[in-house]
Amino acid sequence: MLKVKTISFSYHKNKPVLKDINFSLQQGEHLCIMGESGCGKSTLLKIIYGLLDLQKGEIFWNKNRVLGPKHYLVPGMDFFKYVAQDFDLMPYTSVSENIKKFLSRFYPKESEKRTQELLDVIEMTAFRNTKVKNLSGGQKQRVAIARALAKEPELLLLDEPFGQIDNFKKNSLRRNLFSYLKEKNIACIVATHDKDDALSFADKLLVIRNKKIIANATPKEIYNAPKEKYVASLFDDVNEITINNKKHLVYPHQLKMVEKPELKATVLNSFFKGSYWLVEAVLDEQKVFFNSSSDLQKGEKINLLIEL
Ligand SMILES: Nc1ncnc2c1ncn2[C@@H]1O[C@H](COP(=O)(O)OP(=O)(O)OP(=O)(O)O)[C@@H](O)[C@H]1O
Repeated sequence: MLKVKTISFSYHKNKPVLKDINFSLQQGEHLCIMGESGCGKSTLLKIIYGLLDLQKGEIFWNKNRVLGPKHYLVPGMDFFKYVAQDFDLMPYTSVSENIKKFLSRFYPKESEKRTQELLDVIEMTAFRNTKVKNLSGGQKQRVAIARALAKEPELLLLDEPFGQIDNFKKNSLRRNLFSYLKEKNIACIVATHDKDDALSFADKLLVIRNKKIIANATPKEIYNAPKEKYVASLFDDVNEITINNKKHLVYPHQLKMVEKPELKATVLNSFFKGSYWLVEAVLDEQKVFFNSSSDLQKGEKINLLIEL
């Protein structure tokens, strides 16, 4: 179990990046960390891995205390693996050699089997003999993930793991990777901007704002009852609508177009989204977004209803 106990960190004196962060994670659990760019997600991953020295607080993995570079010649805890945004691969060797680097040379058969298993997870079997320098950014990212899994860690730390991977590959890769981690009971912490990493695959979600954790619950709980616009905005184009002096946080799909006169609005713009249109409208001088099954024209008068 990971226990992060009231940790605070700053790169420069008097400029804290994280303050009094507390949370825990069970073996095999999957946690996502979300928050705006620069809120400290990568810093938190580096601290947990042991790449930075804490100013305050403690971190434990079971009974082992996680300590930073002041305490170790080679920083980074043995039972964790960390995949940074810059991958750190060996460019002049092949994909399979990069994965094998962390497997024992004394067990070539097992090493080969494990390499093949991981090539399947990242869907890169066809590239096993390709030199890493000839891969795209997204392919390198996938190799970095496989390499981190070569020697099964107890906790895997991933920083924007699918940031450079196209949508088509991203979905199947997510399914492969996260079911593989569950199967092997490997805990995982993912720093991400992508709501799909959290909504479909995380057991828990942490949201960071202004150096603090402002939400810590299941993704479903946070999505369904966001405490503030900042949190809801991580998932969608959220509307903050004031009606009779009361503020409502409403996702576009919760605002329905109806026949009977409800909330009167005028269409400003309509954006094609594939299976629906995202319509921008003005309602009582407030800009709102809602989903529509048909295209609407600028200036069209409509009635909206909030359906929470
Ligand atoms: N090595 C460093 N030295 C000094 N300041 C740093 C360093 N690394 C990050 N920072 C600062 O610390 C803050 C948190 O950065 P961090 O990279 O952890 O944010 P993030 O949430 O991961 O951002 P992003 O989503 O853009 O990757 C930022 O203000 C950043 O400028």
